[in-house]
Amino acid sequence: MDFDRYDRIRPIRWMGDHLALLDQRKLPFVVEDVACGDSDAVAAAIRDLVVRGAPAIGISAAWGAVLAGRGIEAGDGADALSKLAPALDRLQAARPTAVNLMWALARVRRALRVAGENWREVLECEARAIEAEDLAANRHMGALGAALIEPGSGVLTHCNTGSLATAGFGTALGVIRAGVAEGRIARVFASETRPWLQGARLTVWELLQDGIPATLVGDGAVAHLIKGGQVQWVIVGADRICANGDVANKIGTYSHAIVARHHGARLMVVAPSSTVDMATASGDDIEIEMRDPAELLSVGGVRMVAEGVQAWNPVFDVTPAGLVDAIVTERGVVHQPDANRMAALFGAQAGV
Ligand SMILES: CSC[C@@H](O)[C@@H](O)C(=O)COP(=O)(O)O
Repeated sequence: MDFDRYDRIRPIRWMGDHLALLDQRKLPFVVEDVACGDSDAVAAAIRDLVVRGAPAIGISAAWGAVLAGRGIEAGDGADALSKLAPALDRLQAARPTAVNLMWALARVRRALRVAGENWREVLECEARAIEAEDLAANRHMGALGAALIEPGSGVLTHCNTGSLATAGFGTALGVIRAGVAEGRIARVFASETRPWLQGARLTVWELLQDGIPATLVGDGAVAHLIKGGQVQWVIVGADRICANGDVANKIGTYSHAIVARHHGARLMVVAPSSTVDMATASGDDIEIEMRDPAELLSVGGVRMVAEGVQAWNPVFDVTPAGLVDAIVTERGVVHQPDANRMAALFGAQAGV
């Protein structure tokens, strides 16, 4: 796998005194960083979608904790943890659905609890490790997921799960990159992902950077596309995978999953184990983020809808495990997931 060709974008860069985040609100036409100098700036960047995608927000929060540590004096890790608690809580509250955020901050807290005087280095090592492990997981999942795809297949992905959403390479988009590189994938479709257009603005841009031909489809065109037989696999990421295999992901994933099952296409969910939350029994227990109705009422900042209407804007949905054909993680693949098969791979993994 030629990672120099297929893994060039880095949305999160630690600069020693601040965190540089590629501003995903402005892509694809403006490629510009937001410089975060303290942990509240990182929390705001997560909330406002400067950085987004489950693994990327977890990694950013870990670096946010490092920045918070710059602002305090503490004798050891436990002392630092008590002083950092409010800042860590604010980072954690930035978005509710992606468990990677809670998972990364739980790791930070655990590391601090046992750290001595060198707690600042411990904190930085932890952030670096969370980022490096994510990149390694993505590259491994790329190979595992691509192996499931028969040569000549068409694939459809939703939202953005690429380098922009992770430490690099991507989850579902990593599988697509690997599948294209191995000659297994003949056609790539990306659904636009209303209202924030992660598919249209971000996924298409990433694929173009790699020279991978892609076709954009409207979210409402997906049933018609799949019915026509051009898609063998729908490949998506996840924000949280429950103990029973239910998957929370970008709004619209559930309807893609129903359509795929109805027409005989298969659904692959690709996510690192940091997205698996064995402490949450089923999708009914997941908090689904509701965002500002203004995101639905406007396109590119231009109001499209008459004044006076209400809008309902949940930004994630839950796909029941029964509609999922494979969950690909760096630990291995769970086929036809259910509670027993999830437990066999993840045991009672603490989640958060
Ligand atoms: C590897 S990213 C996986 C998911 O986080 C992704 O599919 C998604 O739903 C992102 O939502 P977003 O609201 O853009 O953060």
